[in-house]
Amino acid sequence: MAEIKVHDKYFVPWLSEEIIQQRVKEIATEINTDYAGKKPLFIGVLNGAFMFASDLFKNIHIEAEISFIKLASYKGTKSTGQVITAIGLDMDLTGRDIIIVEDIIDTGKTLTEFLPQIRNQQPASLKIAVLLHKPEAMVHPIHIDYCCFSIPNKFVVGYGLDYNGLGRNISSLYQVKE
Ligand SMILES: O=P(O)(O)OC[C@H]1O[C@H](OP(=O)(O)OP(=O)(O)O)[C@H](O)[C@@H]1O
Ligand code: HPA
Repeated sequence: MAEIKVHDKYFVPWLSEEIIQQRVKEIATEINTDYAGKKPLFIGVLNGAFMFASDLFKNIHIEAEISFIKLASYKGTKSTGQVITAIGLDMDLTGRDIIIVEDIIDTGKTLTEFLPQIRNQQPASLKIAVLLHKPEAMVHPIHIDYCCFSIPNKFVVGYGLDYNGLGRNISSLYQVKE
């Protein structure tokens, strides 16, 4: 696979569609086992998580529900440090088993700001499933329960993740070329 250009930056192939799909299935299998007999509520964080949430949820074979919220803080390749809730939660989480579904935990800022809103509603349990995690970039430490890939601290696009709005529709992942 060749490099691609998104806006002004070049990106090189990083994780293939096959590798991603295989790993998403493994994580779904773990969740199916851990939540057997329960009815978890998955909460996907838009926009970036739409593709991961969809593929993960297709591989969940126990009873489960899904809903979405929309949070945003990135402009270009940098966090603005301000997390905006563009679409909020419209469900009662009291006593529910919640699984937050994120495409990426980078600095940890987004979830650090959002998780108290969930905890306030007193769910029975709260876990986090994430496609990508950048351990070196983590400023606000967050415990991740289900992580598909730990990756280097480089900007990535594809599989739902964007650079200034573009690149989300690529079914594999690309890493910025330096
Ligand atoms: O751990 P952090 O440094 O906070 O970064 C992670 C967040 O950044 C991305 O969202 P973004 O603000 O780009 O919005 P988007 O999902 O609409 O692309 C991603 O979807 C996470 O929500
Ligand atoms: O590496 C990234 N790529 C796209 N969006 C992001 N949001 C946080 N980190 C990233």
